[in-house]
Amino acid sequence: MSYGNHVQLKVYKEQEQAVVPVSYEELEAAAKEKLEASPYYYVAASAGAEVTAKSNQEAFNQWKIVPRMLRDTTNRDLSVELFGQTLPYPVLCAPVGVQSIVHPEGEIASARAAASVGVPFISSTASTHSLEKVAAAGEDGLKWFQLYWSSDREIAASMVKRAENAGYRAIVVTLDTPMMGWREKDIENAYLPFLMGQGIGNYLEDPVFCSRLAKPPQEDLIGAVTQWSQVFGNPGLTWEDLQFIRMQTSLPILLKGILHPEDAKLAIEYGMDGIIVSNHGGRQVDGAISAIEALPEICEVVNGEIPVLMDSGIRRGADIIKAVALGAKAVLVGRPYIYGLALAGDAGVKQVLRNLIADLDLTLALSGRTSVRELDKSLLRKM
Ligand SMILES: Cc1cc2nc3c(=O)[nH]c(=O)nc-3n(C[C@H](O)[C@H](O)[C@H](O)COP(=O)(O)O)c2cc1C
Ligand SMILES: O=C(O)C(=O)c1ccccc1
Repeated sequence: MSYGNHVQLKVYKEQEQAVVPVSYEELEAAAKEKLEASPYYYVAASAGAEVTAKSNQEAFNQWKIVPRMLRDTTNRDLSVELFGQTLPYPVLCAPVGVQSIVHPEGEIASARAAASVGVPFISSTASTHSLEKVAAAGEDGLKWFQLYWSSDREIAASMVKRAENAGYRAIVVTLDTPMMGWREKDIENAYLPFLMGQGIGNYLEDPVFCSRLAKPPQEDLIGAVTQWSQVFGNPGLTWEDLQFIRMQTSLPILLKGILHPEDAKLAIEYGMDGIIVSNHGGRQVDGAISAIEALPEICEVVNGEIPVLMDSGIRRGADIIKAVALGAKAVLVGRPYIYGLALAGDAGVKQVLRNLIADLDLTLALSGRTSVRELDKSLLRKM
């Protein structure tokens, strides 16, 4: 029996204990059914008319896979090298804050599930649980830390130091969210999780953040939340400021939220180690270019100098194949694993990730390829 059939059998077997739907659309519908409206829409909705969010998925359809035949795909290798580490698959869990709004265990469950599948977990600054607890839950799995660069740079420095001490292996600096985008559903629902003290747990355990408070958070949560809202974002940042973060750590630094090729060039110029092409899942600038449309031009200017990753709209194996063929080293997944978490905690996250990886593996083989490293534009036609 070929390896392909073996993968299929395993997936079919797992369905006997299915805890989440297999299709992304049904997964989202099931999460909608289960969650209260406000947290559901906080996750699912995007900025403005959601044109960018929709095009993140639709733009993948402009690219068609043209499979090759008779190429012995018995043995396949999905692994990729990044910053001296081998990832078993070109897939990471995107940083997602406030995960306790969908499940009490939040990031703890997600990090545990990701580690068990071999998928690196990127922990958000805005996590419900402290970055130390998330790191412990992720056990020996690979972890990166995502930094929201506070307007108080000593807080940013403290977060980076804590992450380094807790065993995170890279810092992802998110650039596209110095403030929240125009998210109509959240405005209608008057819902911002962190304003209710949800999701600032990681800040509340930061010694520098706490030193800025007049009273300890246990005595004055409102005061802590007010302070958080003042320091969360920093619209004043410029390229020159990146030097400050560089001086805090020897870990690789990636910039997340790059969409313009000129910014990709600047990232290299300013000594960054990687970039993540992303429009934040359409949650920030409605009308922005979709991530998969932005990717080829960016990979062209980067020309292999630093790794380019991408996120926003990855839903199935074929999406990953297309992103990698267009030059991404790996992709990040956001909402799919959050819906898995909402429905079934760590078991849900695990199943969503395993399904995605099995789909990737089968689609690779059926396209006539044996390694994600051999994927290039020759696999695709633009229609
Ligand atoms: C509920 C939610 C919270 C998010 N929180 C963060 C965050 O704290 N930091 C960050 O860099 N990106 C955050 N993102 C963006 C994701 O990292 C990622 O860019 C996006 O979800 C990818 O798109 P996808 O959901 O279509 O896969 C968040 C996304 C969602 C849906
Ligand atoms: O909602 C988001 O997209 C996001 O990035 C975020 C920012 C701060 C706290 C929680 C999530």
